[in-house]
Amino acid sequence: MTTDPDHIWTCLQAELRRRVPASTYDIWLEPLRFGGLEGDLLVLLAPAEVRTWIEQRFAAVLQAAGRDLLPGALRIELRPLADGPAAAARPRGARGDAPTTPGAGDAKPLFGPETERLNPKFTFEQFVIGDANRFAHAAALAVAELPAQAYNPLFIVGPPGVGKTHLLHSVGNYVRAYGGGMTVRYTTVERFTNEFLSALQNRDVEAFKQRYRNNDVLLIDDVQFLERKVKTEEELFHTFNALHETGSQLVLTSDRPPRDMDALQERMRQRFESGLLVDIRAPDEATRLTVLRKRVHHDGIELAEDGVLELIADRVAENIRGLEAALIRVVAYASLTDARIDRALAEEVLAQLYGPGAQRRRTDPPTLAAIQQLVAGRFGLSREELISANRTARVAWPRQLAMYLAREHTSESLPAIGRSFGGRDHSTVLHACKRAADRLGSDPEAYETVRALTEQLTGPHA
Ligand SMILES: Nc1ncnc2c1ncn2[C@@H]1O[C@H](COP(=O)(O)OP(=O)(O)OP(=O)(O)O)[C@@H](O)[C@H]1O
Repeated sequence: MTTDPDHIWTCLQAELRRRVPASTYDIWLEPLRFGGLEGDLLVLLAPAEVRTWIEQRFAAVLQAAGRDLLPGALRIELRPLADGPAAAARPRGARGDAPTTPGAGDAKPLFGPETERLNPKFTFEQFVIGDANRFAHAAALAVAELPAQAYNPLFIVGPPGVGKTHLLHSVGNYVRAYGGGMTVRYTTVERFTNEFLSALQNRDVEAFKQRYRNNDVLLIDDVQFLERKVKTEEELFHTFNALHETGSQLVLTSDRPPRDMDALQERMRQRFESGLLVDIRAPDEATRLTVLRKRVHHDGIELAEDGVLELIADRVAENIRGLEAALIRVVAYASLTDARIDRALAEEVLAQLYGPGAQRRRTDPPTLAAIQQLVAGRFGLSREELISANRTARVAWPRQLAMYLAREHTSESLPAIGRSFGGRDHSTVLHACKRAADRLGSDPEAYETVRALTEQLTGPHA
């Protein structure tokens, strides 16, 4: 049994992902952090404000997943995360950012040879088509209808949470339903790696090869994690060739095109590029709204007709996973507080979730008031104090910083900025901006503060 805590935690995360819907995982379980292993007790840290909620809803699934990994041995306890929710924040969609590699000394690998299942909810019917994904959808459907005859391999590229996995599963589900007995296997590079290493340890490589090479359609998710996994890449290369020779279809997804995967061997890159590469971009507003409407209809959610969905679609623009997560949170909040789902409630939840302006579309510049509010809050001041005549360092530095951010992130003129800062003139603003810029060049802490504030103002960078 492995005793490497990191390994246990990574495996538990993978197991949890398997057991709950992706959106549930992202919202409730992803913020969990590893808190240590105390004998057979695995301590997980949960943001304080949702710890009880997670305990009530997910204790059983956590324990069951733990028991599956280490039968009879692992107990799990949730403790509050000391630093609050901010510490648990992560770039959205960083799914699989810690690919598992069983430690060489493990006597027993945690993963068996079971391949990940297809999610029955990820079908072409459920996929909302828009300008950002139309081509990818058409290519995936063509491949599903005539495997190995349209585009082979089909390589789907896009940022996190925009529907790559959904399309990949759609191909699989379609072939299983209408493919006249054609065989499909779905895996992620993470799991392919785990299974391969496990096969090596158990001297079971032949069975592993059979499993992957005897398929009409092989679907591989998250190919970006192949980089620097030399043995896995070698094995995948041979799998690829074997499948190609026998006329099987390959569909792959990645968050970047092969040409940007620097650590990939040239021969692998060429294989990936030998078919069709299609990309999915961030969804446009109409698509976002349709996704929300479809979800609301599907789940029978009742809400006010006051533009609440339009508001969510407007605010959460990065990807569809974030959009669904926002909707689920609004719904969860409404049911917890017994409130009606309307625009005002959504405003409140989104502000709590992401902070003022955090999910604002990047094309909308923040307002001067939003910048003042954000900076004041960051330094424990009120907005009135920030724009007051107070010249002490406690207030003067945040004020300079706020003016600097106002200049950087809005198109307001210097006099307009000065006016909004308690009626100061344009030369004061100019002077403040220069002081702030100078300090950023020499003070790493100040630089970090500006970086974090900027991210909040312009949205997280995917
Ligand atoms: N066009 C779409 N129509 C309906 N639902 C969508 C669409 N695109 C994405 N989704 C939904 O958004 C969620 C995230 O999508 P998915 O997991 O496929 O993203 P991804 O691009 O594979 O992300 P990652 O790179 O993080 O794996 C899923 O619940 C999926 O069903």
